[in-house]
Amino acid sequence: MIELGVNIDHVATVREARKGHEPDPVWAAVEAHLGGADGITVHLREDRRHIQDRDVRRLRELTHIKLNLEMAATDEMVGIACQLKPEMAMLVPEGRHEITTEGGLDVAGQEARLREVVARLAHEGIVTSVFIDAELPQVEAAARIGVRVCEIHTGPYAHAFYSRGRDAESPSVLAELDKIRIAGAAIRAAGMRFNAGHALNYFNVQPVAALPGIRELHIGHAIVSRAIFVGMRDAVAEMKRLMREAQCQ
Ligand SMILES: CC(=O)[C@@H](O)[C@H](O)COP(=O)(O)O
Ligand SMILES: NCC(=O)COP(=O)(O)O
Repeated sequence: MIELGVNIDHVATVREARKGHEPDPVWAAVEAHLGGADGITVHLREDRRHIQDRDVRRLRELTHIKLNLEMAATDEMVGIACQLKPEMAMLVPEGRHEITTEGGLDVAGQEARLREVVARLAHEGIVTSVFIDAELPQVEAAARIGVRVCEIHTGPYAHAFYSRGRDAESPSVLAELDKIRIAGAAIRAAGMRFNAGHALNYFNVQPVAALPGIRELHIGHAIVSRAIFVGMRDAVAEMKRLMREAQCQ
């Protein structure tokens, strides 16, 4: 059954608006867990624009749910991950001026460096994932550096979905979905786990959740946005319902 990793970065975005103490990401993680989340994702960015070091420490100490730490492949972040020991660490690209993650990690262009990072994390028992575009050379490079999980960047699919008036049947949306499907088949053929995420929401999630062999979706901004109106528990439960429904179709 497909799993849902809830990214709670933007709970911390609200808190950082006042540099205060609420809303508390730990509370959000517990509520997400009670709503049916299978894991929690946080992106500890180099610029600490939302999630803070104390957040990841408190999440590890105070919650009992699978933790996926998104991080740049820097010595600083590897050191934090090796101390924190999340169940999974996902290597993502970071740009200081980006509003959110803009593209996948260029694994093919930095294999030697990333192979070393993956080995250091694996030595600590941490499963490593890479956030990549739906491109076969990136999948092949991920397999070569020894990662166990690939998360396919669903941003282009989500963008096409909205630019074509939320029409899941439009040729450009179907073309993006097919790229994800093909990348997913290559990921599974290489013996890696096929995950996906970025800009998925209640309107565009089901075609991705229905893809053959998809294991986990990482969704954050849309769930936190819905939680403002209905609460985190119900926002997560609704997303899980949509994902399960898609897999049964
Ligand atoms: C990799 C990905 O798509 C997100 O998890 C990413 O962390 C979004 O970055 P922000 O949470 O800073 O928007
Ligand atoms: N890796 C994707 C993720 O964790 C959530 O991304 P988004 O749903 O906040 O765009």
